Amino acid sequence: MQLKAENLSAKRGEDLLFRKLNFCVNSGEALVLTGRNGSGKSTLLRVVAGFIRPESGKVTFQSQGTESRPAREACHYLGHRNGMKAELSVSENLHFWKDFLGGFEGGTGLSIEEAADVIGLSSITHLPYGYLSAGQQRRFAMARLLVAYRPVWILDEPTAALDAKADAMFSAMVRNHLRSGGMALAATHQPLGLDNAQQLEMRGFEFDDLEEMV
Ligand SMILES: Nc1ncnc2c1ncn2[C@@H]1O[C@H](COP(=O)(O)OP(=O)(O)OP(=O)(O)O)[C@@H](O)[C@H]1O
Repeated sequence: MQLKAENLSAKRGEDLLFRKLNFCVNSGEALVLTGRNGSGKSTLLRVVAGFIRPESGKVTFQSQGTESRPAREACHYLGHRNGMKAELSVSENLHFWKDFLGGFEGGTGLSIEEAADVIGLSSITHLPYGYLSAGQQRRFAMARLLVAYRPVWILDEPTAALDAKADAMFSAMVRNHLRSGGMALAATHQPLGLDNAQQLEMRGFEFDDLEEMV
């Protein structure tokens, strides 16, 4: 399996935030985006996930023996927001995502109970999501990655506001995903503890000014 970005440029407002990016992530690999606040990490992740149309270029996903397709079809996106309804129970939220996302070739999703067990919160899936602490809510947003299989995990500051134990739990989850052939693209200021991750430094709008000055 391979995720490939070719000649990728994107605008925010009137200006290009990055241009002509090329990168390739293979099965079992992670790409970590670095760069100061506002440098374009979230924007790039949202382009890969299909939420923002690129100005040029494309991102494709290919698995062995199949046609390449838009990368967004192969992605899970865990952004700053948790994507859960406060009024529904945890279990209802996760069932919604499992049914909505459906399957994807090459893997199977866990049951709600199994996923809740992985994140260490199997005893509270009956509670309304809105009752949970911020850290518990974030953990269940992570469980969403497990209930439906997608080979590519797009992670935008996934562990912000988590305690050290939850941090370690999530790193283990990502390492396990990579070991079983998945891929991850992550923007994070806290290291995820991934060995041999590729790094891509985003430079933001100011990089254009610098280029023009030299
Ligand atoms: N709709 C918009 N119109 C104009 N500029 C925007 C818009 N959305 C974002 N920006 C700008 O694009 C730049 C990149 O934002 P982005 O969220 O991708 O950065 P980031 O590297 O993820 O930052 P952080 O580390 O703070 O999360 C920022 O300067 C932001 O102000």
